Amino acid sequence: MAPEVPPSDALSIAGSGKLTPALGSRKAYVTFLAGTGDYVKGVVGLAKGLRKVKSIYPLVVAILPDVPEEHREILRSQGCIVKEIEPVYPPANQTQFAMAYYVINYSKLRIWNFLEYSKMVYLDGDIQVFENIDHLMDTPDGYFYAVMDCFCEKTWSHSPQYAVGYCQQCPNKVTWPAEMGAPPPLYFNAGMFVHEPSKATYETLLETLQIAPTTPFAEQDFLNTFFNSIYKPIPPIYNLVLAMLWRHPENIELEKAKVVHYCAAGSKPWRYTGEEANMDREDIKMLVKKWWDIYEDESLDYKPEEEADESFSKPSILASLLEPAVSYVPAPSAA
Ligand SMILES: O=c1ccn([C@@H]2O[C@H](COP(=O)(O)OP(=O)(O)O)[C@@H](O)[C@H]2O)c(=O)[nH]1
Ligand SMILES: OC[C@H]1O[C@H](O[C@@H]2[C@@H](O)[C@H](O)[C@@H](O)[C@H](O)[C@@H]2O)[C@H](O)[C@@H](O)[C@H]1O
Ligand SMILES: [Mn+2]
Repeated sequence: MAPEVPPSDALSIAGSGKLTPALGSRKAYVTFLAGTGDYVKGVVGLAKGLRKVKSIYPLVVAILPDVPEEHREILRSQGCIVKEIEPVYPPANQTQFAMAYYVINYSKLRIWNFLEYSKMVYLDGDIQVFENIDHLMDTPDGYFYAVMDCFCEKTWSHSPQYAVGYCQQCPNKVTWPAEMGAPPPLYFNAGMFVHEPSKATYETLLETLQIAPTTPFAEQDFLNTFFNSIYKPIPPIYNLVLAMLWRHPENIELEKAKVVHYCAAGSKPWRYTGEEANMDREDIKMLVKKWWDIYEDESLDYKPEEEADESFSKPSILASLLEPAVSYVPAPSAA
């Protein structure tokens, strides 16, 4: 079993919560898009998936300048809020990033400067949301919520964990050698996290980046170090890193996964061929089809007229404006 994840009371919010409409709420989902390639399909799929689960929050897309106007228009036509950001580069370095393109992922740091929002859930463009996770927007402030990663894939072959066969997902299977000091601190996958934009945090992030060593998992390593003291692990149902299916099946209940992260090599649905390792698994084929079913579902396309009507006439929203706070079923506890 995974190490005892401290019960994240954040996810078992008692009935004090209320259904707060997105109208004017300073909360949103945010993703990141760079380049002229096909990740735009991932973002369109994410936008449609959030609509399918009836999220009440918008999807902001932080785009680098190289994203073509045609792709920007596609995103706007799907109801996304498109915000161009300047790239963020790490200091000059000789680092062998686990994937060469990871260097662009430092630009994710710009989302801490989206000060019109007080709370955001970041989702990679290769993520799909299959069940509503809006309750994450109501987690107590002051923590960095994310799901623990796995160290078993070859992408970790540079690391001491991989060298000794240690993984935080099963810390008792191969225990951390005492002669190597304390085991590594809990480490999250940076494809999904809950964060609070703040000028102070943003400026400290950028300043710290310029003096921090660059490492193979680029901004993911950097964010893990930066937020280590307030990192609060949340259950894998909020970011199913696909490798968990074959590396730690004992920690996964696939049917309960609310969020699936297509990060394993060969698993990006819009590029899927089934040829890479593990890509011929029945669960992978099922998850790729689930992604395509949403992507190709025209009923999930953004319809401004319908959304405008809905947002003002939706009984639940009007009710919450007119009636005392409606408590909602607490999210499943982390335990
Ligand atoms: O060419 C690219 C590469 C990455 N990304 C964005 O950066 C995120 C992180 O990259 P990726 O998901 O490929 O990393 P992984 O989670 O697979 O390691 C992607 O999900 C996209 O949102 C992008 O827009 N264009
Ligand atoms: O730039 C570094 C990236 O690092 C992470 O991806 C990795 C990581 O999860 C490894 O543990 C897996 O082995 C690997 O497959 C996967 O690609 C994030 O998903 C991504 O958003 C981004 O931060
Ligand atoms: Mn990803």
